[in-house]
Amino acid sequence: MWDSFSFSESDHPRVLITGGLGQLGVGLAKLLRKRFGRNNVILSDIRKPADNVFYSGPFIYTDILDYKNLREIVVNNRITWLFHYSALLSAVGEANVPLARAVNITGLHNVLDIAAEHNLRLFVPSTIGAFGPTSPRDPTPDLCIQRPRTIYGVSKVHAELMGEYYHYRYGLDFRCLRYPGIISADSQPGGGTTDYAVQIFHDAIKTGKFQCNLKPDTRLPMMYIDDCLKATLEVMEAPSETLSMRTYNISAMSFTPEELAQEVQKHVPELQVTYKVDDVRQAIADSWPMNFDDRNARRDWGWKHDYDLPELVTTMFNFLGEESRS
Ligand SMILES: NC(=O)C1=CN([C@@H]2O[C@H](COP(=O)(O)OP(=O)(O)OC[C@H]3O[C@@H](n4cnc5c(N)ncnc54)[C@H](O)[C@@H]3O)[C@@H](O)[C@H]2O)C=CC1
Ligand SMILES: CC(=O)[C@H](N)C(=O)O
Repeated sequence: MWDSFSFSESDHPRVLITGGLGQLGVGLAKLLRKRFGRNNVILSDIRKPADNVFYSGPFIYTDILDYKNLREIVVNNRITWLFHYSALLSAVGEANVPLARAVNITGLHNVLDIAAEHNLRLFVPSTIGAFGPTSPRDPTPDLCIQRPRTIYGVSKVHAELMGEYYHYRYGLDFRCLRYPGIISADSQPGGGTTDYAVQIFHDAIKTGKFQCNLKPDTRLPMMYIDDCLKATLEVMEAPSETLSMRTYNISAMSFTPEELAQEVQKHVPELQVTYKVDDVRQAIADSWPMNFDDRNARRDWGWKHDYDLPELVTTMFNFLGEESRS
């Protein structure tokens, strides 16, 4: 099918993205296709893609819980790099623990075994949610106590440890970044604790009213999607010998709902913000890092963010404003 790539494209990695139809996967595919060629990057998920996604490059059905199906896709498409994005996020994970355990833990086992068997370079994202109430929260370093209290966090600590174990035991080229809450304009978050920081922009434009499900002073690390995807590509391209670790924190900014609302009100002064706390999300947020220490990423492979809070808010309104005018 999409094996008819051009000669120059054959020098590039052959990429598979699992769980690619969520908040982050489509943007990642776009970035990787620009770099490695359209046909060298296969987006996959268990959901049906929108027309614009389907026609923008190769898409294939892949259920990470189906080991044989996943292995067949890796073999038939001669995959060399795998970005494993499938997951249930923190809030939806608490609402369906058995499914989160299956997707986030059993699914990861399938991915690890196939990656090790076929000598893939494997990226698995972790999260600020891999820390818990007994971790130092301000700031949170790469190496410290990790006792998360969500199935999401537990599964991500498991992924970090299993990936590192496969690296040291079997030589798997495993790379992992702990993402903050990611903010994007053209894709919706999939059921996390940081989702409010995306919703506020849509509500500010549509209704001028926003009801926040976290307390006004809840401080969490956040990042604009372009920085997140840039870091992901950079760590995958970094020479192996520059990586003193296999799991890194990355950071860009940290803010509270109140601080975000104030910045948003510079663009939409009439925005009214009210607070109706969701107890599950609040308890999760209260156990997560407030500030993230990413000095090791900056030192080892030159990580540097481009977007701070004012830049993020301006970029979001530029994008959403253009969209609502078109
Ligand atoms: N968006 C964020 O703020 C952050 C995301 N991350 C991580 O980045 C990765 C991508 O996140 P998002 O795109 O936001 O997630 P998302 O929840 O928006 O998308 C996850 C995708 O996984 C797919 N999926 C579920 N079960 C599957 C299965 N059995 N087989 C294949 N695919 C399946 C879903 O259909 C969905 O499209 C996740 O691993 C997440 O933990 C980490 C920290 C922050
Ligand atoms: C920070 C994350 O991992 C995610 N956005 C969530 O809130 O669950």
